[in-house]
Amino acid sequence: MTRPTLQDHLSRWSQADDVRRDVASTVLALAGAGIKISELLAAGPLAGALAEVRGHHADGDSQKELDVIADDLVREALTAAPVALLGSEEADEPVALDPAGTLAVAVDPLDGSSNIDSNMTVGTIFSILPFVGAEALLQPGSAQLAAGFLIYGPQLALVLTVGAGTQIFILDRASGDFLLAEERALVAPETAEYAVNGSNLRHWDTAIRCYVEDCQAGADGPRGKDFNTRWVASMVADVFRILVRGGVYLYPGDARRGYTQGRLRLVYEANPVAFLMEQAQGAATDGQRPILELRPAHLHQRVPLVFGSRGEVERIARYHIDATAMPERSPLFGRRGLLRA
Ligand SMILES: O=P(O)(O)OC[C@H]1O[C@](O)(COP(=O)(O)O)[C@@H](O)[C@@H]1O
Ligand SMILES: [Mg+2]
Ligand SMILES: [Mg+2]
Repeated sequence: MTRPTLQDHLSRWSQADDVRRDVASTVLALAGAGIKISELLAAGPLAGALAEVRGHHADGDSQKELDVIADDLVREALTAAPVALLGSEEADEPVALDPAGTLAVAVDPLDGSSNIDSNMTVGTIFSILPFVGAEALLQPGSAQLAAGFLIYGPQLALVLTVGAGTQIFILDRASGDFLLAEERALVAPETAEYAVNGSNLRHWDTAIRCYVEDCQAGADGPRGKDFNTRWVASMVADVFRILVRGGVYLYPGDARRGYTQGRLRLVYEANPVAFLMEQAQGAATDGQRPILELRPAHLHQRVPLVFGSRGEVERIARYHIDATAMPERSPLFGRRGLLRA
């Protein structure tokens, strides 16, 4: 079976449409940067001290050597694309590129960079928006023209949406082409698998704590079924798994200093993932509101994030309305609480 290349797929989609052609060439530029980043990751320490901390962002997150290199590679690739404005996790302010460009791009050049030295999967996330002036990166996610990520795992894959479903391409190292592996990725509507950093339990609000406790109670608890936990600490890897076999990912706000709005960034993490999820029939919210409807106030804004299997994302929204009033829980402390008392 011959599989279409990324280039063929995009050129068919973009025929006779200038905006689409610009989106297509931008995606191809990002894919090219991804190949270079994956080569560095594959060499690991042989390519230098990639995991060494180089500095810190304004809000305290550390910046590793490979975060900076990946950012440079993405920016370099996009200088040859019709991109007027680039916003990156690694730069405080957006940078202007081609003044004649029609697009604005937001990137997380390296997602999951705490994992670099553990030889685990990381990725590059991107969001492509129309360039509508200096505030172009602050449009709500519903304005995205395309979004996706490159994931550097055993396979180098590109997960992409241009608003016509979610596709997965895999790099064929023999030809150097990304080949279509999955034309229409679909997130299973229901699941018994959740991803959350459980070490933060004591900092969560009631809704999230009740939700996770109910999952952990398994077949003996209010959910009446056993759940499985997965947490890679690289969101791209959790997204990929959820696309393949369903699940739900949560990074809620919590009571730690600097975490009231969670950890993830709206413009270059939550928005692209939400677009991919919605296009795969999953869902993404800030706990209650659809991510794609939120209007960012600034480039590095954080947002509580819940995404994955639609039924489970909707259930978590109901826990936010009143966790103790979930049908399966009794009014005060929940059925399990009363039974234990
Ligand atoms: O360190 P924690 O709390 O487990 O958080 C991990 C989460 O933070 C992130 O690493 C944030 O992304 P960056 O690595 O780009 O900062 C996600 O990929 C991941 O899901
Ligand atoms: Mg990230
Ligand atoms: Mg990052």
